[in-house]
Amino acid sequence: MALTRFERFVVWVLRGAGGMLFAVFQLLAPRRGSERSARRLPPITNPLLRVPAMQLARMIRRREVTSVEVVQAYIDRIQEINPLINAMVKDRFPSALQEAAQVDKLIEEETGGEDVLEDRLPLLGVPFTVKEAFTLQGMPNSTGLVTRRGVISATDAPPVALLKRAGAIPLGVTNCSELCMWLESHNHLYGITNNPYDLERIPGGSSGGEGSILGGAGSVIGVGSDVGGSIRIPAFFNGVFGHKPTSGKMHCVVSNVGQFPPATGQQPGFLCTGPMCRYAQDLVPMLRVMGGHQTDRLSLLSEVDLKSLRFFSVAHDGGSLLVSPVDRQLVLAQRRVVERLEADLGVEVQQLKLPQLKYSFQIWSAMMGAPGKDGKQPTSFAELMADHGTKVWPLWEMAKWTVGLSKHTMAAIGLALVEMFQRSHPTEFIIQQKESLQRDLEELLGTDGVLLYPSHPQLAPKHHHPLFTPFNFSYTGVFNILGLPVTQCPLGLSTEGLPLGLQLVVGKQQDRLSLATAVYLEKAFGGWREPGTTTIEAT
Ligand SMILES: CCCCCCCC/C=C\CCCCCCCC(N)=O
Repeated sequence: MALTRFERFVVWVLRGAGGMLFAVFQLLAPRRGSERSARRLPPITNPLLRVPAMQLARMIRRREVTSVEVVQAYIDRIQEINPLINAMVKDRFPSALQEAAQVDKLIEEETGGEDVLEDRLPLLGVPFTVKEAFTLQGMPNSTGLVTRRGVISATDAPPVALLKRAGAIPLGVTNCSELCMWLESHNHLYGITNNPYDLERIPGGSSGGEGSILGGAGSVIGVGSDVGGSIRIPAFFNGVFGHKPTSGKMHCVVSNVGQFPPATGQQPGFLCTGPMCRYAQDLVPMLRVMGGHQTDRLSLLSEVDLKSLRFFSVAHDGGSLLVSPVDRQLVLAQRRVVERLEADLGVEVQQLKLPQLKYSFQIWSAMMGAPGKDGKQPTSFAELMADHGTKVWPLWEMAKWTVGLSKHTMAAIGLALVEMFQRSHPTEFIIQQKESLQRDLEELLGTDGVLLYPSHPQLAPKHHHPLFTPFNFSYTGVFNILGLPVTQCPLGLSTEGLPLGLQLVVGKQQDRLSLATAVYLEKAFGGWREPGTTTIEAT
């Protein structure tokens, strides 16, 4: 049996207490809505901001536009929107403009023709942004820890270096959750990041700065990381694409080196670095650049015949007591995808239930806390908060927080507190659930299956609300533990003008299937929409 009667009772008590706390929070929360939600992102005026990255690269190579013009267009947009969204936390605009001028000079002098440049430097002259948790030479790398203020990267993380080597130009680094472990991108070093579709709402986490700047058209491609949904949740909440590649110690596609905090215990098998972008066609080229030769085994360039694929749809996690029910607009959006696939491709989408998904949170948290093959426990969250000092004391931090003296967010303190009660080894029951889910999904998906699954049970929540629904991320987290590749795909906007979306899950090393499905769904549902100016379709 999964939960004893007593455990179920504890869950209900916790939910009741959470509900009451939420009611008090709602009563006391400052009413700044009128001012903040009335403010909207200014419309896009420069058409260069609506061009996919690979197309920009082609235009730059062909001298239809200069790299300086493109980089300047993005700098102007960031300067316009960042005061509203607080997504970019440190820029390198003067250096980016200098590098763009060098690119234009190189193209001017190149005699080998366009093909030579395309082959050697596929992203030549195209700007990109990087989550601050990655090292980017000369930029801060604090991951939201006040004690890491002043840590400046001397080198580039391998995926960042590969993007630079492909000719892309970094514009700066973007905000994330404290230690990359929350749904909201908030910390006491850089403050809170807002969702470009509604400034009162969260952009998600932990790559929330990336999600927000991409959604707001302040960037076209960016680098994120994901150990529980940190690429997919912000991609979903900000209406852009994101891909968590195949993971696992044997299968890692994009290097995880050069990010803080490093993964320990079994976590290196769950953590993924991957692309985030506004246009689906940029996913494959970005992944190929970021993964280098590791992507050869994914056959990313081979043609995918969508009509020959098998599609499955799972509507929800089977009713976990800890997780919110799936929003009706998301249910409808998923249904529309099923109808469209059946009508356009002539396939039959099979509706399924996977009962083990009910234990997604327990599977994720047990495996994240499990010792590695060497028997060593992963570094505790409380130790990470102290940045390799001793440890923070969660109760003491909580007391300091109540009087405004803690350097940590409530979410980080809460996580350190919960960790104190966590078992050091997963229970037999949870291991069984995980293994049976892994078996069922691998059998089901094989080398030609695509599973449609909600990205998150709710649309982008209001700021701080995830404190009352902390387990909702398990819709994404479970796939990190299973090592399956997942593409996050936008599906238009809700009645409130918030992004709708869906996860596309495929078998290990079959990344090309979900990536190709995302390109199809972008055509069918319109992909990324400009915040504030789009027609709303959900009913
Ligand atoms: C103050 C409330 C704290 C309650 C904590 C309840 C436990 C929830 C556990 C973990 C939440 C982690 C959220 C992770 C989100 C994505 C992480 C990632 N880097 O991919």
